[in-house]
Amino acid sequence: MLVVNSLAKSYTHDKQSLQAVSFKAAPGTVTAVIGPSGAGKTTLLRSLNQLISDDAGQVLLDDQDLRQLNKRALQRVRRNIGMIFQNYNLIEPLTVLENVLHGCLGAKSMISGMLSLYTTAEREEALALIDEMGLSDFAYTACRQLSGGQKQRVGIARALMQHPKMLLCDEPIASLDPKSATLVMQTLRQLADAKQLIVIVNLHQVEMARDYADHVIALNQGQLVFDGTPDALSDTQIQAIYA
Ligand SMILES: Nc1ncnc2c1ncn2[C@@H]1O[C@H](COP(=O)(O)OP(=O)(O)OP(=O)(O)O)[C@@H](O)[C@H]1O
Repeated sequence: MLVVNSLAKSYTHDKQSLQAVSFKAAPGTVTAVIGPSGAGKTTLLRSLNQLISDDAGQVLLDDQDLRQLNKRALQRVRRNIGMIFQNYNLIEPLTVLENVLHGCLGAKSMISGMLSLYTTAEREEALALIDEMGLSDFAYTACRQLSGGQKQRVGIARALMQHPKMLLCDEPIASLDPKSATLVMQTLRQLADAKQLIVIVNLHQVEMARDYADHVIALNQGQLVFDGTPDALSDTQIQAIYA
């Protein structure tokens, strides 16, 4: 379970990018974070795994407050948190398999990681995930030859190599055509259900939030202005969120 309590962040003294944001997200659910540009969506997502340090509040993942952990303990917990990025963050000249295997680097010794020494079990798991993402024909293809939708599914497979409890997805479909975007959202939905993941996804497309999320939170100028189910999100509320 993810429990966020009164999370606050200011990058500069004159402006709060997150103002006392609180919400909960359960395993097996997709939470969509919506709101206009500059509302604080990326700041919130990056605070959830402490990629940026926030100023106040709590981020409890299974009752453990990530804000209270020392560097080493935080690194351990981060292995349970997968990240999906708008621009995929793949190593383009490397193959799909190599990129997916990079997902287990955090759990390997420095030497094994540097020498890319992977076990047979890790390779088999990576190939199974590539298959699960519908990319088995591309396992040995360089990522630069893939479409955006395929690259994003490589990014998801790489995150799954970490055996995450939680997936943080920062605008994962912003660069994709509608068909690829739908496939990525369907994949995230299925993963939440099948693997009981906590999926948090920043979205610009309210329709996608309505179609795939269990829970929507909306930010405007760093404040939580909506927290509820997609059904409860009326057109009037959407207008107010984006006002
Ligand atoms: N490194 C930074 N230094 C100073 N201000 C920042 C920094 N990063 C973000 N901000 C400010 O914090 C606020 C929230 O930004 P954030 O990127 O979280 O919004 P967002 O909702 O993700 O926007 P977008 O949808 O455009 O990606 C904005 O006003 C932004 O200018």
